[in-house]
Amino acid sequence: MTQSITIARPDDWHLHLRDGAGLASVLPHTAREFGRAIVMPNLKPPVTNVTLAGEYRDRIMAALPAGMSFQPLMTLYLTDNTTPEDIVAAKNSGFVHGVKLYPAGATTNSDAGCTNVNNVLPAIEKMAEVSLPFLVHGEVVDAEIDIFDREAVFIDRVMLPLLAKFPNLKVVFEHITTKDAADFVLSSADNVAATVTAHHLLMNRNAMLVGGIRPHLYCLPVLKRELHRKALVEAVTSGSKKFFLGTDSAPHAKGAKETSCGCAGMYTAHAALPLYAEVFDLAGKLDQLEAFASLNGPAFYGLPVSSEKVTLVKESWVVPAEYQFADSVVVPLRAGELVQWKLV
Ligand SMILES: NC(=O)N[C@@H](CC(=O)O)C(=O)O
Ligand SMILES: [Zn+2]
Ligand SMILES: [Zn+2]
Repeated sequence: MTQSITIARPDDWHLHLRDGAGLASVLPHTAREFGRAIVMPNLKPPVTNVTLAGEYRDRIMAALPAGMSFQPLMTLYLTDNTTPEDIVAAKNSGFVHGVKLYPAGATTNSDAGCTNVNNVLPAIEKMAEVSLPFLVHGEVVDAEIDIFDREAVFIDRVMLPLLAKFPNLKVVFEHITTKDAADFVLSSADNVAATVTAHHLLMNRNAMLVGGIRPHLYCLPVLKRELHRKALVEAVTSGSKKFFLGTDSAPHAKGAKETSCGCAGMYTAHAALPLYAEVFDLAGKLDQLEAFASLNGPAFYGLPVSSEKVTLVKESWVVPAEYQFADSVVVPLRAGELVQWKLV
């Protein structure tokens, strides 16, 4: 008999939907699986205030195909100029659910990001006061720090001092990739949580670099050693409520990846839940998938768990070589290869 699992409809707590025709291309993949998603604000120009967030939300809803249900949870992009008033307006909007830190220069479309969190302490203090989660791309950008160490160094240089200043600040350490970050989150108070991608649970850096360089497996934070991947799998399957699903699905046109200086980001929305099911299945912990995918995130964000259900079956399928992405194509994770689970 085919193995299957039914869980409450999950949410994606870290997603890049882009804008315009690209948004229309990728949104159905997410809305098919997830009831809600935290939509990242790193557009060009970035979503820096509640007016822009409201307009972006309207464009997302307009791009949603008839008959699909999906709720975008909007975020603000923190800059050196974000004010406490911006934070209050975001909280009062009811549709902004977090504020995102992109250390300037750390990742795709982070140029407008924060050059030093100490420049925006009044805004961060206000987030703690009104209980608006601070969503953090946790990597330092200093040229002298090795790219494989940037997340671990961020904990000491930014996370710890910030939490010492604001012990009640709700922090989501986004897309964690190291044992250091998993241990840090586990040892922190309940107001500190983390998202984990499917790709960092499934692959280590060999996947990207052995036998040829694979630009579609390049993302930030970059894939790490096997010991880190194992620590992440242990963390998400441990029963801790501090870890929840965040795909970081980040589409880029094929040509922007297959070039001499390729963009960071993997596209995983086409098979997100099945990829996570593979991880939990391989670990012998399918019984923990629902907490990670559908329960822990809503609990942290103070939102209700979905009353809908989704079912996955263990039935392999071949991922297409590419999907339409605006006037180009995006190469999805596992292009031309098998995924072991399937959404019914
Ligand atoms: N993860 C990535 O490699 N890229 C993301 C940005 C981000 O989440 O850092 C993107 O927007 O392309
Ligand atoms: Zn990031
Ligand atoms: Zn991201």
